[in-house]
Amino acid sequence: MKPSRTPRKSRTPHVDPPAPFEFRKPTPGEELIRFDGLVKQFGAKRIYDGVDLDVRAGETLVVLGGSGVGKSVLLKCLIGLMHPDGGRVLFEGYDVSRFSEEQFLEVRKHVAMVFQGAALFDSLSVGENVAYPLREHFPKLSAAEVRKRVAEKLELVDLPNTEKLMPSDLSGGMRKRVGLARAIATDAEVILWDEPTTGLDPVTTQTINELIDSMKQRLGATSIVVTHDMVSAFVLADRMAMLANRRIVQVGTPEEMRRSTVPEVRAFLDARRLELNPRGTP
Ligand SMILES: Nc1ncnc2c1ncn2[C@@H]1O[C@H](COP(=O)(O)OP(=O)(O)OP(=O)(O)O)[C@@H](O)[C@H]1O
Repeated sequence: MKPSRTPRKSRTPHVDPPAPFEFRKPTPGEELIRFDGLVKQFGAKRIYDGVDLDVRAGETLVVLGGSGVGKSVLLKCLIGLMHPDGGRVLFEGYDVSRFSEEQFLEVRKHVAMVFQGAALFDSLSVGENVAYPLREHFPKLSAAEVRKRVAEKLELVDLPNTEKLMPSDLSGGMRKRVGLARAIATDAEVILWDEPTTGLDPVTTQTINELIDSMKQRLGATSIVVTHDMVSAFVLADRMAMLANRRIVQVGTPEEMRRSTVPEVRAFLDARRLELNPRGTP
């Protein structure tokens, strides 16, 4: 089935007329992505019961929530690694929940995902790993251009001149950074970060946070970040969304979330207060 395109900002997209997916650079602040009444179930276990959330172009949106509430599944529904059982996922007005695998290939040129584990190909060198999405999505790029872009991205994640190393030569933190370099290789407009700093030391965490922020500042990228790391969450977020009890219970700025009286948000943040304010100062 062909996708339908609807005007941006429309809350009620129509099904006709069908149109091929065509990415148009959005204006910062404009609605770019909308999860609309999303329903998702695994067997008898329902994880979403009408999840509504919008993401604006150029913002960093952090998704909070306890373990297993469905934060990662949300990201996967956007790039077609999973499919909702109900509701819609709108990307630039296109209902991608109706897309075929072939149509998702086009979406993935513009939406990159940094997976929780580094998910590197162990049989490929670092350079080949980072080059992989470039070759996949831009087969016409010359070998010299690919080499240049790979070197540029490895430099960005503080791993210059590591092209020839194999993943087995790398520490966990280095593998993660190669995964990041690979995800940003195509200069995708939207980056999905699934636990980008989990398990990393404080210095590497800061490097990754700076990288996420530089994607926004330098490239105008839109980021959705799923994290348990509350310090990073409050540093990075323009807005935060809390997923609990199968729905989004609040969306707001970090300040609004800090002052939230929504019980699920309060309970979640209070449980992490020590992490946010380890010395207990007011
Ligand atoms: N392929 C799958 N098959 C069955 N159940 C799944 C599958 N993927 C996810 N789930 C279930 O869906 C729920 C949400 O998973 P998800 O990975 O999105 O959680 P999360 O909020 O990202 O959790 P965490 O913070 O622990 O990573 C979990 O209960 C998980 O067990």
